[in-house]
Amino acid sequence: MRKVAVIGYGAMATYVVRHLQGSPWTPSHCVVRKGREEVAITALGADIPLIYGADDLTKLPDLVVDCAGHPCLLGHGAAFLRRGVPVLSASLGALADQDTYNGLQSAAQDGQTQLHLASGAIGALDALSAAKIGGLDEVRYTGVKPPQSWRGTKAEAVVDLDALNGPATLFEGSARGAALNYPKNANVAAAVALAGLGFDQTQACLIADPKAAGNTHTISAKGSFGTFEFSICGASLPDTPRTSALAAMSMVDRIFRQTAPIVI
Ligand SMILES: NC(=O)C1=CN([C@@H]2O[C@H](COP(=O)(O)OP(=O)(O)OC[C@H]3O[C@@H](n4cnc5c(N)ncnc54)[C@H](OP(=O)(O)O)[C@@H]3O)[C@@H](O)[C@H]2O)C=CC1
Ligand SMILES: O=C([O-])CC(=O)C(=O)O
Repeated sequence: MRKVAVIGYGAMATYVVRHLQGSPWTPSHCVVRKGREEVAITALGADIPLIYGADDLTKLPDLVVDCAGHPCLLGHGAAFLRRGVPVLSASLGALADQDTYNGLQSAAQDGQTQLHLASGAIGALDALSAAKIGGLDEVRYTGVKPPQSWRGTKAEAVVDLDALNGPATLFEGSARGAALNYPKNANVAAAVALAGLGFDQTQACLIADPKAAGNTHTISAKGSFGTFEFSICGASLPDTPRTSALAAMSMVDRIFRQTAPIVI
């Protein structure tokens, strides 16, 4: 069995751990915050040993899966990378901060390993990344979520989420601005930027819409390859309206791809 350590014990981590059953991967440890041990045990069960960071381990896992917020990727993620353990993360927006980007890049180089970034709640990143080779002229990302997905974010200072009766633009600008201002809601903007034209050249628009049935993500791209538009309306994880189920599924898929004999 391959061992995978999980950082975090929220909606995505719970989904990932549940879906490892019957696979070649077994959860070896969960990285928790001090004082949150009971919460982690309630979420993931008592069988997964809890640790507070990479330094607690002498025998390292084969992979670390980061299902926590942005600060954890630079903190815990970089520590595992430096020790030579590959890390898979959904917190792509963390890389919008140039110091974080540089820190993770040098940690992976020091450990001679890789930081893998999950596609998360969006698709078509393969097409975008391939199109970059021939030259991209324009990439635009639009994210639409219902008002409850924007609670507890800067959106509350932009609009009255309870009073919306139509779509409201919360942010319009670069993907870097979107990812830095909305760390829990614009990882997809960061994914589009990283696959395509980069954080500063990728345009992003974030919208709250009371009529939105799920989380809709759209990419429009133009380049020497031609043009494409990709749009997905993702259902949320149960009890976590801001997180699309596909984001958690993409983490599990990426874990399984590490050991698959034929990989797409
Ligand atoms: N790429 C994509 O499409 C998407 C990416 N994401 C990313 O995935 C992350 C996880 O999403 P989700 O599961 O829905 O979020 P949750 O808020 O449900 O879970 C986050 C978890 O991380 C834990 N955590 C926070 N700080 C630490 C720490 N220092 N050490 C260990 N654990 C910590 C939290 O614990 P505690 O309760 O103690 O705070 C919580 O268990 C998001 O933060 C986001 O960055 C999410 C959705 C889509
Ligand atoms: O889950 C989603 O729909 C996307 C999301 O939160 C993000 O981009 O951070």
